[in-house]
Amino acid sequence: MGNDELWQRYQDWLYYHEGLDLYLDVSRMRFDDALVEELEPKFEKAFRDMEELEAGAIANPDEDRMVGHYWLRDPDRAPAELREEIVNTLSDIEDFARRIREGDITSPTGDRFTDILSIGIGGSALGPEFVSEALAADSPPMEIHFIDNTDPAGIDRTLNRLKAKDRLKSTLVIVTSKSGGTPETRNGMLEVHNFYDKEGLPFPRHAVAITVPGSKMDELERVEGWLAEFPMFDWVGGRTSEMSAVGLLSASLLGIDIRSLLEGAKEMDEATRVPDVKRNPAALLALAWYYAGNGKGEKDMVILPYKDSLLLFSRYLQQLVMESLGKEKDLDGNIVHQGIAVYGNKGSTDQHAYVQQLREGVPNFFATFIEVLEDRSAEWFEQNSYQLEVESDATSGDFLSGFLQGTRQALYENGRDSITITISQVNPRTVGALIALYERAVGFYASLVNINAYHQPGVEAGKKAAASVIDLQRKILETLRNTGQSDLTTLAERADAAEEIETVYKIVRHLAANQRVRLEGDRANPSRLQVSI
Ligand SMILES: O=P(O)(O)OC[C@H]1O[C@](O)(CO)[C@@H](O)[C@@H]1O
Repeated sequence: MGNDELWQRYQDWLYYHEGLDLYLDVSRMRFDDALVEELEPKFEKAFRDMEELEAGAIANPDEDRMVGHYWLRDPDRAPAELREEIVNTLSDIEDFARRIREGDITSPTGDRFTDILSIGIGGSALGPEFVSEALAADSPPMEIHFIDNTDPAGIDRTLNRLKAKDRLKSTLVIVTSKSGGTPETRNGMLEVHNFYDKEGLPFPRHAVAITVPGSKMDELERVEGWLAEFPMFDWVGGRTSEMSAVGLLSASLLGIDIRSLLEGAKEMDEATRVPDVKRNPAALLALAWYYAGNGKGEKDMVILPYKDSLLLFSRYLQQLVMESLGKEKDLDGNIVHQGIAVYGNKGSTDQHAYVQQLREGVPNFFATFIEVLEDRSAEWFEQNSYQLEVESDATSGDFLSGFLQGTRQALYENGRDSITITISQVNPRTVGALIALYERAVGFYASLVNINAYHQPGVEAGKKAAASVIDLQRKILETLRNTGQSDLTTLAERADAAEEIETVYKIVRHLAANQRVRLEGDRANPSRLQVSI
């Protein structure tokens, strides 16, 4: 296609939202009118599905749940019985955050809380991590740290860094788990609790819980008398919970304007209710994704924000897209192995990592550029008038923009598709809008390919498998205590795990590395190893 045709295609398919000052350009996705026509009936169903979802239908049939993340930013759309709790939770969050920031609520030593330690995983971490990286000021009212894994060394490093700065006594610990039982989060909470106990600091007076009422963590919070608790709702999925207490509490504590975040999301929601593909940005994204992967995820989604502060958007989208769309069965029970793989970090940095392969290598992807027009913050321009020219008539921001345009063009010329989303600046409204845009696009795409976007059965399988390894480990240790030293094969037999001898070997090797058992013999011949406690 020549430049004139491309310019015409750009204009024909350009979506512009005036209120949000947001552009969506799908012109470099080479779908044709025939596909748009073919998908028309599927989109009509997708629009109907979405309307029913927002009206309170059981849109997550596998878990018999409603899907209500859109209600978080527009409570009037929620079923009447839910509205009050949504509104009250938001004002409770704002009130608590204000009292913490103003020193009305202090730590047990009377110190103002200076730091937030957020313990959570998946949707209970990725949203807060993305939003704090994107929106926290250069010198925010509080510093935030994350424990989002059950890695003892990672937990120790975070705690030791806080201790080294004498900040433990002024740290607010937010433990977030919708289910209240996720092992990684439970482990992180117990490790931090233990560390505080050893430091002689009363953990409960530092701790805040965000969980579904009645969960194990809710029970613990009540028994131990934690500082506060905020509810999670069962009709909000983890990967769509940024606009609930999961994301709003830490954002508010960081001084981020959460009302703008919600407003941006609400404004995008209104835009993505329009039942017309060409006038609906989320439908345009779903169309582009369907075209790129032939409705089967045949191409990966590479997320390339040309803005440092949006670095974690791709990690956030990995869960939102892949945990929603990566499903073995469709809604009719057919085996479909659906999904779209997501990766990326930021431009232009990634041009010095993997863009070489994008430009010339295996064409198994489509790129999504995120362009931010303003090179620096509004505050910067209030204090500065002159930007450094790194070359005549060129600033570093011009180079960033040039790299985006150049990479988009270089990819297109070599037959690689891309989408470009353009916003004026990274602020709570535009971040809220981006989150809402992708939440809706995932929902539309799921309808197009007839899957449930709102459950995660595969993760349960992993959780069960992990639990069985831990159970086997207990049997191994009990066996060793009762029978003393034994070779690996005999140990496996005595632990009724002869069929899982490799797992037994992996367990004892890990235990030995952590001084829990002794392993003697030739490591290259594991079956003859002698194991003892
Ligand atoms: O908030 P919870 O219940 O601890 O779950 C954490 C994460 O684990 C999952 O349930 C499975 O990955 C996610 O959907 C969720 O965000």
